[in-house]
Amino acid sequence: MRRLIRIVPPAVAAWFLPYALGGYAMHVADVAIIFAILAVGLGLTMGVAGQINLAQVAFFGVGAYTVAILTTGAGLGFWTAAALAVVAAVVSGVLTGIPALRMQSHYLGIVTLGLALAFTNWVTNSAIAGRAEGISDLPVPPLFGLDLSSGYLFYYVELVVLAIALAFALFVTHSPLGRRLRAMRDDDLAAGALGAEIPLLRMTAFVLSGLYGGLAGVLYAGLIRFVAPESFNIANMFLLLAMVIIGGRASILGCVVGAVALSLVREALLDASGYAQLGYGLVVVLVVVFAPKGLAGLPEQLRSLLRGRKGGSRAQLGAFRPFEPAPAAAAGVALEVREVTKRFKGLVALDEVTLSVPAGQIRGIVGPNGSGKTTLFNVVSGFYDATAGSVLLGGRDVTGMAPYRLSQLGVARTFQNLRLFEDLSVRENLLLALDRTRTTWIWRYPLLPWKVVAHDRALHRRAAELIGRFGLDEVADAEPRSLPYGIQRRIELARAMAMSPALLLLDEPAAGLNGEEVRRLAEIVRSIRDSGVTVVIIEHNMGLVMSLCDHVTVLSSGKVIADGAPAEVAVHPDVVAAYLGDSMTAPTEETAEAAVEEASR
Ligand SMILES: Nc1ncnc2c1ncn2[C@@H]1O[C@H](COP(=O)(O)OP(=O)(O)OP(=O)(O)O)[C@@H](O)[C@H]1O
Repeated sequence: MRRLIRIVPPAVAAWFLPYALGGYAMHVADVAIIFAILAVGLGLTMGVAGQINLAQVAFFGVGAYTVAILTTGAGLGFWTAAALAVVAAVVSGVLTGIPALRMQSHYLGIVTLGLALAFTNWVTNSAIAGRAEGISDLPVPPLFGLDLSSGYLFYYVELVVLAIALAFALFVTHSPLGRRLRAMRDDDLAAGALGAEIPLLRMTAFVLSGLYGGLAGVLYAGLIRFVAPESFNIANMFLLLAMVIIGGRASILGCVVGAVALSLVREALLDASGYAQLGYGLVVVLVVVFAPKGLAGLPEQLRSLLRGRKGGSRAQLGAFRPFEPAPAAAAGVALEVREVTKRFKGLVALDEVTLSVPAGQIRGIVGPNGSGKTTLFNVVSGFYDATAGSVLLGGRDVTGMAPYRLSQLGVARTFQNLRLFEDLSVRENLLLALDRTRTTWIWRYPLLPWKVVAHDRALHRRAAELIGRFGLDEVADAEPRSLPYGIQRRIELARAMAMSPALLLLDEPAAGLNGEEVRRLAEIVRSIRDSGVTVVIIEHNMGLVMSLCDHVTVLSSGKVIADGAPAEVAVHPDVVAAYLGDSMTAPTEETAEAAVEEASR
């Protein structure tokens, strides 16, 4: 009902707008809608997926020029040419996306800017594109006998396309795909570790960009019926960027508002166009500094300012509800690391490390700072390629596999410096990890959207269950950054378990926790192990290691120096020697005995 109230008034206003406008104003509205569609495409790529794309104006041009060339040169009908134009723009999106597989941020910006310039250069110099004069006399699009040469009637065609484009963009943003795109934007490494296929997601972002650019190009060709290089130049790309940044790049509706607002400002400044670029630049800088989420983010910014004045979060963790124990003890070897060496230029971080973790065990990995523990996790979870040696999961060689492949094979991990997605709520962090579908599943978005909705509902039900189990009800809809450290650690653990892993790698899960929180952590990890998951844990808290782990491996300078039961390892002379001079507390016979006693209780 609330959604309807939000949608109906603007839709009715948009429908009746032509009755209030004169001929020229109607034309301005028609152009504003085209920019709105372009801005939505750019918002999806840059705002939602975080891919810097300065070639959107080129996709727009590919759409418009393809229609122009195919209708005037090849004699095709308008709508056939339009369909081919959208395909051509999507193909341009795919080609532009290829560099994004290798580079990101400003490098990607430079490459896409180069491609956009190459496009304008090409149309300016190519005979088929009419050189600098462009192509004129495009046919009027035929539509059930309506006269679409009238800006008034064409407005309704545009409005329908905008409504569909907007609905699809909102659907994508609020679906599992949108969550993955946003997670990739926030932290592509952590998203990869949760199973997001980063290369495919980056490509998807550029395909969407091409699609929206192509649609806008077709409408432009139908409206103006004339194409020339200056409509697709870099000045227009910057205008488009300003629309998205001012409106709010991560908000699709914000992009539409930004596009409409700047289209109007552009008209108002037509006589002072020399200063207009300067004005846009200034406003963009102000927005980036004072309202990084643009106009769309202002209400939230004000709310959080008020909340900030009232004091920080006092959220409390609820009790953890243990997992159902596995019916039978796990068998076989869960993880085998065979003679793994990892070199960073001259530094040998791992030196022929060999270890074998039986299924259903809690294995501790300890060692002084810099001994290679995290590097070992990074190799096992696919973040680093081993220089030599191999890694086997349940007997299968997985050496060199990408993190998302390993995640699909049942490896989940947490990070030493928490890597929660800060712009996603706690619930969304869990939903992301619960979604085990492959990215190739996305063909369902345009073809079977109701299946996507049903899938998302099922994910929400499972997320609610997990939130309850980990005692996160009170913080479920908060952003992780607003929460105390202890809660964030619990969320990361819940997120890792949302992946239903077979092997869980915990990198210093007790760092920053107080005594009571460490005790609760031990309880949770034991329950995880009892549910049939193999756990490997890097930890500096020796009390926890001794009481929790079934078996401990000690690393020093990248080598395994001891491997055995906690009490044996603690008194191993090499271990004692390795810890001498290290800032952390070495295990002692007393801590070992006390811990073994506690474990047996
Ligand atoms: N990406 C990298 N590039 C260069 N050197 C690295 C890289 N990652 C780790 N190292 C080096 O490898 C060695 C092992 O580091 P690692 O982080 O694995 O140790 P650690 O045992 O986890 O230490 P800590 O207990 O402090 O977390 C260190 O000397 C570190 O500087």
